[in-house]
Amino acid sequence: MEMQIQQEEQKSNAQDTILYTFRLQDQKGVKVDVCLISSQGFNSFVRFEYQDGRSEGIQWRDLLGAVVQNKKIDIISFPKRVQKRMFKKIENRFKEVFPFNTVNQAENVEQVLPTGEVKSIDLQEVKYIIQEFSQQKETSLFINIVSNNRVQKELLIFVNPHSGKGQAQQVFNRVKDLFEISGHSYHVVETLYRLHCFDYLYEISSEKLFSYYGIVSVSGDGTPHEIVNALLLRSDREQCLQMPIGGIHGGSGNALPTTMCNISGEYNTPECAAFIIIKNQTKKIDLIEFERENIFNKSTHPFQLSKRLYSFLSLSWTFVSDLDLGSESLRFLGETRFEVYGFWRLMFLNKYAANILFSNSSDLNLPEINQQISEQDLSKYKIEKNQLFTFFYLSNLPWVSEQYQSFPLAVVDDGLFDLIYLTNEQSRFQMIKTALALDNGSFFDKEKQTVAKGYDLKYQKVRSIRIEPINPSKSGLYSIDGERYQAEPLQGTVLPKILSVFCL
Ligand SMILES: Nc1ncnc2c1ncn2[C@@H]1O[C@H](COP(=O)(O)OP(=O)(O)OP(=O)(O)O)[C@@H](O)[C@H]1O
Repeated sequence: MEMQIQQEEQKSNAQDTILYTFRLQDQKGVKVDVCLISSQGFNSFVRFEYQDGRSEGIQWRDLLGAVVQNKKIDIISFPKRVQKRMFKKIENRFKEVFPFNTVNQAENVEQVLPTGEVKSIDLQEVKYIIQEFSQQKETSLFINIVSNNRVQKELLIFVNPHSGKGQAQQVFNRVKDLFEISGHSYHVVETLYRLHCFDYLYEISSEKLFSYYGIVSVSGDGTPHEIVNALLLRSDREQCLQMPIGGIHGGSGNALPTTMCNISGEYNTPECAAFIIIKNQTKKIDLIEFERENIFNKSTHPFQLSKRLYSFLSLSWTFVSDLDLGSESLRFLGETRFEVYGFWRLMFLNKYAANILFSNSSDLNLPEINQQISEQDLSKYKIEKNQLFTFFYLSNLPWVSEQYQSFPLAVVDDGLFDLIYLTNEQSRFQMIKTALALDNGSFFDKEKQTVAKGYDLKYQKVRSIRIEPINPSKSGLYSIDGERYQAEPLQGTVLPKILSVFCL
């Protein structure tokens, strides 16, 4: 009996609430009620109820927006589809258009109120409400926005023509109408030189910056690296950290959009990355704050003068940074450059001597980089003293590039970065085996959350780390978020859940 009551209760909770109903006419002249519906669990959708008895619907998640032209309104959904073209299978989101006219070619649309009364409403208003509806997950929020404050959502979008194979502008052209359909306006800045994106965001007034709703980069990972650093080095950084950032695949690595697509359960495409941004849902992820001992003192640039440096993605050194940065001249090959150059690098392996210490404890705080760590604290760190490193990789994101899920155990908001490394103590065979498993991180046992059997890889979750190359001038380069930095004494502490990113 109790069970039956519970079931009844669940049933009534699951009832749909019709929020808005507009009366339109389809292409054949059949009247249709377009109902914006919220069901339990904020799972909204649009239902088309035709007067000839048919009905169909669009899930909230798939609803893109609406376009109005000459008393006609197209309601557009953007569902996931798998298309077969020749021998290729294409997995992406594709637009589906539901075209409607106003009833009797009227200027306005009929809104059917819950009481059954009919109210006249402007077509542009209908478009606006559908666009808002496509973005608001919570019904209460949706109702507020429709009735009260209308904030124009303008995005600041950086397009880096230098990224990857130089295709970022073409990629942006592929997705820009998605922003328009969903009611987002945008201001595009094409980056003209190295660090242009940093300069733009570092110098812009607070008033102008916060007039934007979020910041997007159509690029690789170097441009979001500049975005993050510019925002965190500004005096108004606390407010900056409220601004979500998003990436769309325009470079060769694209770890940021790849990770966000995967976490959001989307296909890994520029269309899906843009779709995530359009949906206006956000998540806070970790960053690492590095402190450098030496700054690039010949420069007057604020970024190169800063002792603080922020990373959302990774720091690689030894084999991995050699691979990432040494293969720059093969950029025209796209992502294949890593495979081609990797084989060559494995044959001529660099080994760099360093002292490294790290900890996953949140109770330990590193002193300034040029200061000694107290004896008492030192004993609490894991230390690798005077070791020859052949492989060293620290990452926050599971996907370090589009094809490489090298850190399947990394969690973007656990307050920890994942560190893997090998020293001279491990055999060259182990080194090759590890390098060959970088694409899918199969050196990890995902179930046991440890290093897989047969691998001699060192793995630690890290909250703070100090790296001291013994001979910095002969220690190659660090690749931080894919950007080159001289390998020099450096220490970092994770800032948990601090960066807002677009994510479903
Ligand atoms: N017009 C430009 N000319 C030269 N360099 C530029 C220009 N615009 C931006 N840059 C620089 O391009 C560098 C690389 O950018 P980005 O990381 O976005 O692309 P990528 O290196 O191809 O991608 P990935 O990091 O994913 O491999 C950044 O350091 C940025 O400062």
